[in-house]
Amino acid sequence: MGRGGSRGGGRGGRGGRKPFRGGNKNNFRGGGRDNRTESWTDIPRQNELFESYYRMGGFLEEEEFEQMWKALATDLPNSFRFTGTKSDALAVREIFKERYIPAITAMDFEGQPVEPPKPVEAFPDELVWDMKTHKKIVRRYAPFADFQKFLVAEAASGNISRQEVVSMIPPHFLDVKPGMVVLDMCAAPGSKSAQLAEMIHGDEEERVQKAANNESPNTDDGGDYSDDGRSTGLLIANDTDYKRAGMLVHQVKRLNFPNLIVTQHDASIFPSIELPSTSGKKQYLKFDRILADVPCSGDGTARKNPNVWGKWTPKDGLGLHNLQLRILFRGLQMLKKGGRLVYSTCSMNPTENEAVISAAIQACGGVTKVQLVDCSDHLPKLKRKPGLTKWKIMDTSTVPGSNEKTAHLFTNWDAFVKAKAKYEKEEPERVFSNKLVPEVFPPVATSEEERIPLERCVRVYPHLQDTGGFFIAVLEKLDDIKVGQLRASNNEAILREAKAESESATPANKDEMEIDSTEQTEEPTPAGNQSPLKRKLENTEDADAEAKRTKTEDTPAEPTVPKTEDQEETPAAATNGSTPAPTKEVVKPKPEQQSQSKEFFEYLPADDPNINQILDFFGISPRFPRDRFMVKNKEGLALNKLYYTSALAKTIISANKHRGMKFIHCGVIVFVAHKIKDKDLMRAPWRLQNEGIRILEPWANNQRVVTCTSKATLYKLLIEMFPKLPKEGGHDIGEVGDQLQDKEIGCCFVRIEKSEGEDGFPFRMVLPLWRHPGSANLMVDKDDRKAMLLRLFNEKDPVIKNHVAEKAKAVQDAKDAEEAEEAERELVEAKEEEADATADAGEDGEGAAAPAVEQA
Ligand SMILES: C[S@@+](CC[C@H](N)C(=O)[O-])C[C@H]1O[C@@H](n2cnc3c(N)ncnc32)[C@H](O)[C@@H]1O
Repeated sequence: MGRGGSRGGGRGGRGGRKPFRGGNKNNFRGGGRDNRTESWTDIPRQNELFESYYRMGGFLEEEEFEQMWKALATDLPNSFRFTGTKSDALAVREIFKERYIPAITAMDFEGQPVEPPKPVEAFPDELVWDMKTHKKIVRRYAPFADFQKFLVAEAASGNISRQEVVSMIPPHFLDVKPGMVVLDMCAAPGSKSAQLAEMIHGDEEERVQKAANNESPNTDDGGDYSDDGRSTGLLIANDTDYKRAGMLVHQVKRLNFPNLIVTQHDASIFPSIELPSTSGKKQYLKFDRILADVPCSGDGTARKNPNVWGKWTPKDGLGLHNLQLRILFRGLQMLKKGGRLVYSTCSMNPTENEAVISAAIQACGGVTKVQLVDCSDHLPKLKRKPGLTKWKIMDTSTVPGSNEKTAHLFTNWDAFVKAKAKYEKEEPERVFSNKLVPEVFPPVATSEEERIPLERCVRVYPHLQDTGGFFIAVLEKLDDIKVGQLRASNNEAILREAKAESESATPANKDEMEIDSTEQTEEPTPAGNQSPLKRKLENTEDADAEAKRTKTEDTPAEPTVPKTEDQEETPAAATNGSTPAPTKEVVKPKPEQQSQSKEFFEYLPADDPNINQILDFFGISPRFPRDRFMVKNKEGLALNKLYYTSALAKTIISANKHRGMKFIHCGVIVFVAHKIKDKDLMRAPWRLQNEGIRILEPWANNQRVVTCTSKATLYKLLIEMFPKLPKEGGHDIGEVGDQLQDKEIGCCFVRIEKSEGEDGFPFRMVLPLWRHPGSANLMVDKDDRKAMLLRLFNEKDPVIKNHVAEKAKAVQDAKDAEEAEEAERELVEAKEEEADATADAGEDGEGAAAPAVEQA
């Protein structure tokens, strides 16, 4: 039955609809470009359709809804996370606490004391912090300058990740152990990938250190350390978007993690990864853990994303449901039996959340195949709400030519079908969005055993702990999933909708919109919300909201990718009638769907003479694997850079690079060819690289290692680029200089152990240094030097001396001065010639002087 008086029992034309009042004219800006020039703080944080859906959809009790809505309209706190190995992260956190918290606490802003950053209670070890002061103020207000400099330097060094609090939750729920094989299906820009990589890495350096010293790694964290303490795990981080995949590579490169591969594929048809097999039967990689942080409408990001307020429509969520379902289903296919998948969105819309979870579980064969995990014991201090078991769906309809758009709320598919049938009789010209499919409604279980416990999903609302809105569900695969075919309706709906949208584009500026609650429900709508709403709108061009983090149509066609194993093993006809199938709607390739430029990943043989010469020069133990070095040129030659990857990364790259897989990044640079004049003096003209130095260092004997034990020495090495180090005679670089006296020309490891006290080092460091015939140089670039000087010595604007560059500049300046003098001389001569020529011309009547002056 129609609810309350909304549509009324009998309706004629548009009778029964009441005005949608009190709207802000800037709402429903429609699609197209966001050309606003107001600052974010000036943008009205109102959108009545958005508000009506969340108010009337029955998601929160009225009082709590008000709190949530109020929080959603305020600025998001500024949050960040200390990253890396736990001991390094804790050390940087301590520096931050000692140096910046007191300074910020003493500050005023516009006459008010500034609230200092506080640890976010939901996360362990005080590694996650937030502060109320908006990041724009921190960036621009002078008293924050030191703190801002610290944040920027540490973020660039990878010790801090400036990440939204809610976005840090999914990796925690995934429960990753160091040896696990993990897939991040939609990974760009990569903040969660970084967390996952940290988890796979675990405390690898300490374990390797022990293994190299022939001690047992002695850990009970459940990891597999059969590879001399190294993590045998792997992270594959994937994103389909060309530009965002580029950002992802940039982000993950800083992790210097050899157990990581970046791919660029549509996650809903992610290719199966072949493994070498001795049995003759094809074997494919299955994942222990998968993160599906899918593209979504992003309405939970309204606190930081102004577009949500301007452009929210119910179509955003409805249009993404199918893509989200297909990505999740593909993820579940690729999961190991007993493996865990976390599905997450930054949307609060059940269409994109509970509806996707229930449709995927049903598509897999129900709760005996895939179960929703109760994760109340994960991040127990995280304030959360249970997943929804009932919800309403909003859809819109239009009458072509009338500039009118009506919004409707339905509680189930039947209500929608009936309402539509009624409209077809009474107002046949009315067109519905065609995005609605049965799967977006709450599932109806025929028995308690079949019921999907959607309340186990996790909803984080903005008011609970002052964050954005977020949704997380943890799924465990209990049994193998048979492959079938998606109900075609989902995909046809998208196609039909795309067509309908292009055919019935509404003219801008004159539109009407109504909300009509057509439903079959026992719950009455709260009295205050029963009126159907209608309003005149400005600028209602109905295009995609920019707030969408992706569009349905963005699904790229990938004709060249290898088939999924299931496609290979199972004929398409073998169907259980429920498997999501790919949409075929994409015709036009867009720039963002292009591939990253082709990278070559060629491994050098274990007996490569270059590798053996280099490792011997650096005194690397024969226990260090020699068959995992890679080069990135087609010919597979050790020309310029040598990369190291984990064993599993090598296996996967080698077995799949010719199968059409788009690998766009793998490997950590460990050695770079050193092209300088004193090459003849060296046995190994290769230098260690900051990125990969910690992979090698535990395995190095003392041949090329020097230890730095005093802060004064490190300071000298950082502040000066080529401190003098004559073979005989004095130097100014303490114990490091003394040890270097005996070392032959070339690169060395500088080892700095963690130590207590005033002159101690807060964490362990290993840095590359080049020993020249008359000087030494830490091979750390200027920005990293500055970051280290700030972190360790609180030097805010250090001037880094470089006497070699100064000398070169002096030589160049002298040369320039000489050239300038020469030019001056020529000019004078030319002028004299000109004067002579003019004088001559005066005598014989010819003007021949001008060119001579020009030449000068
Ligand atoms: C919510 S964002 C991911 C954020 C990321 N997990 C992080 O923490 O930094 C969703 C991502 O999905 C990507 N995407 C959209 N459609 C996709 C598809 N079919 N396959 C894989 N990635 C897709 C988008 O490019 C976008 O980067």
